Amino acid sequence: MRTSQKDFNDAVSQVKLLKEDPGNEVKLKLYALYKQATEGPCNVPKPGMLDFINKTKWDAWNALGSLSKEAARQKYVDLVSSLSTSSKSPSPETPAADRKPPEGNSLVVTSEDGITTIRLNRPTKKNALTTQMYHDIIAALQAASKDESTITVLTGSGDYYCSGNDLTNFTHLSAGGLEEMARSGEVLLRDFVDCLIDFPKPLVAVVNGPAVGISVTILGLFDVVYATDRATFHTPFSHLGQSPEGCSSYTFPKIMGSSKAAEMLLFGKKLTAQEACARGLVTEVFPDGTFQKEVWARLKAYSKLPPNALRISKQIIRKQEKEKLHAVNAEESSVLRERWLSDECMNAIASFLSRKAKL
Ligand SMILES: CCCCC/C=C/CC(=O)SCCNC(=O)CCNC(=O)[C@H](O)C(C)(C)COP(=O)(O)OP(=O)(O)OC[C@H]1O[C@@H](n2cnc3c(N)ncnc32)[C@H](O)[C@@H]1OP(=O)(O)O
Repeated sequence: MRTSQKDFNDAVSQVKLLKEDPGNEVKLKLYALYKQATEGPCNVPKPGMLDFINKTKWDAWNALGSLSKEAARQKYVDLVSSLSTSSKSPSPETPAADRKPPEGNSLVVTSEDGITTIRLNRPTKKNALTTQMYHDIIAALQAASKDESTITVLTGSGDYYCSGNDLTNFTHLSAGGLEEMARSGEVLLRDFVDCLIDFPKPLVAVVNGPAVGISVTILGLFDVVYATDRATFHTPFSHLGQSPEGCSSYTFPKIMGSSKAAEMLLFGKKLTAQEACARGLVTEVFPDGTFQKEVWARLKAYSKLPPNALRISKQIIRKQEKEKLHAVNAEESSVLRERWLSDECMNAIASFLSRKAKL
């Protein structure tokens, strides 16, 4: 049966009334079919590589090739009809376990029992680090270095510890364009890592789930790393056309030996918590069921130790390395700035974003 113009127009109106967001992939299909149905095959110029969202839309439309307007209309109507059916009988109430946890402040800082805790709090984004969060963590570390607490902890909310740099940071271009974004990224990265290098009190990572990218590399700058046995450690820099940061080009070979470090930093080998512990990146692994209880009990006991003794001991341990670490950080940040401007990096980020382009 042929699809009439009216069926098509009705389907277009129906999309606007859908009760549930059909997700980016479906919206991309709808967009492409709509364009094909109304304008025919894509013959407009391809948007620039940095115009991620429009490029994704263009790719989807262009992929329909020479599909006729009539066939595109039919496919559009069929797709909308399948969506309307699946959203017609929603369950009266979403079970609590399926509801997304509310997202408030992306960083939550608390101080209790001699411990200042900096908690990454974007669970629905796997605690990916936005530009603002780097600034906020710097501010939180600076405050913690001067507060009454003995120990400072970094941890995450939800099932992830942290999924690394938020890849959408790359889409927030200012008037200075990509060059300016890379320049300010270099400065922010260097300041962020410098702050960890100089942090004067015991710094503990409570790794409550998988860790990716920069959240892994900076672990070499922590004094102690406790991980749940659910955690994994992944540095997919080559896959992203990027290069190591967080002083990992220096700390990882030192911690685990050069070939094991290369396996992680060059080839992006993902480690289990046990493997990371065997390589010396993690101090101790705990069963997930008792992780929080055991770790916090341990930290509370440590926080009763004399704070000045801890500071002075940390200073002696870190002193030998500080200059070297700052130099490594400056070089890694500068190399990364170049990487961010490379086609390899841009393509990798465009590919991540194309799976989530908002229409
Ligand atoms: C000052 C600048 C300093 C820069 C320093 C540079 C650092 C380098 C790095 O950190 S490199 C590492 C970058 N991170 C990644 O490549 C991870 C990308 N994310 C993933 O691969 C996956 O999301 C996952 C494996 C972490 C989790 O997969 P899963 O299937 O379990 O969950 P979703 O993919 O559905 O994720 C849920 C939503 O969270 C969004 N998200 C997750 N990670 C990131 C991220 N790093 N950046 C941006 N967004 C992220 C994901 O897109 C989902 O969002 P949606 O619900 O809106 O679709």
